[in-house]
Amino acid sequence: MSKGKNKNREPRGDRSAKGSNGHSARQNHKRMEMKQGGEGSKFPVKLAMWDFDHCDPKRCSGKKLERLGLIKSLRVGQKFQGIVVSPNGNGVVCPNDRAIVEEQGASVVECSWARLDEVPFNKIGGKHERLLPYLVAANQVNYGRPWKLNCVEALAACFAIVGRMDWASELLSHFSWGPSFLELNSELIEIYQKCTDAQSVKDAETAWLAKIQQEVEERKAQAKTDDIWMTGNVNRRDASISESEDCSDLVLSEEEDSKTYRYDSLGNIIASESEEETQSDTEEEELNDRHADET
Ligand SMILES: C[S@@+](CC[C@H](N)C(=O)[O-])C[C@H]1O[C@@H](n2cnc3c(N)ncnc32)[C@H](O)[C@@H]1O
Repeated sequence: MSKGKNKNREPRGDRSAKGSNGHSARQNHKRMEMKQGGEGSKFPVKLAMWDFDHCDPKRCSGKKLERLGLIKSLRVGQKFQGIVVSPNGNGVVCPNDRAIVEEQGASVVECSWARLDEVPFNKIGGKHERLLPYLVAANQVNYGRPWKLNCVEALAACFAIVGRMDWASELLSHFSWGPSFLELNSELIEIYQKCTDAQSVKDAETAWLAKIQQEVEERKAQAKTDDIWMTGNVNRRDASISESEDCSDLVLSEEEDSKTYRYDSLGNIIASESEEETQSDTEEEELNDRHADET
């Protein structure tokens, strides 16, 4: 039986459960789905993608969304009214995009990152093409990599930034690693959600990048300090002690430890005058001994 013939039939269940518009609850639910996610969509808002078949269908998140009936494929030449999350975007997704997302949905470009130059960006897209700000991938292929998200992460990121965490979570729930995307980026997502326009998201991104850069510098400096504590101060090490010797040999005597040293510009210890005298006395004695041996 065709869909059309079935269109105005009441469901077999409770015929008395009709809404104020005279349709059954089930019919009204179906009408809401069609209004929001588009015909046949199982998602509350329209999801779409241009699929260039670059990826392994088993690993491709866009294809999986399609198999689940959550996303619609668009042809080259077709434009999309909602937010187009795209490497070709100008400006980033921001909370001010919420109304567009809620009314028109979101789309992505399913292609390989390595083959972006083959994508005819002039024949796809729409009025609201956007980049995503700094976020880190949690998928198994690119785990930990910033910016290069897969399609489901990109859509979820768009929903999360505009404050639709419910849609972000729902979409990601179809992937075993999915929920970890929101966990991994939770702090940053909260920061972006507090922004307004694209510029404020860019500013938040810049501040975040400066913060993580500073943390990297601090960790490097800390690692250097830890290294010195681990190996001991090389300037104080007795040159006669080899690397392979037991660490307990590096413990300095109290007398040695209380000495103050002077260093040259290369960090070598400069022998004190008394030490120089002792050294030359020893050299003289050695020479005398050798002379005595020879004679
Ligand atoms: C290049 S495809 C790779 C898809 C991958 N093969 C998969 O399994 O989903 C990822 C798409 O997500 C969107 N996307 C991901 N990260 C993005 C970012 N930082 N800015 C803009 N769009 C992004 C774009 O639509 C992009 O084309």
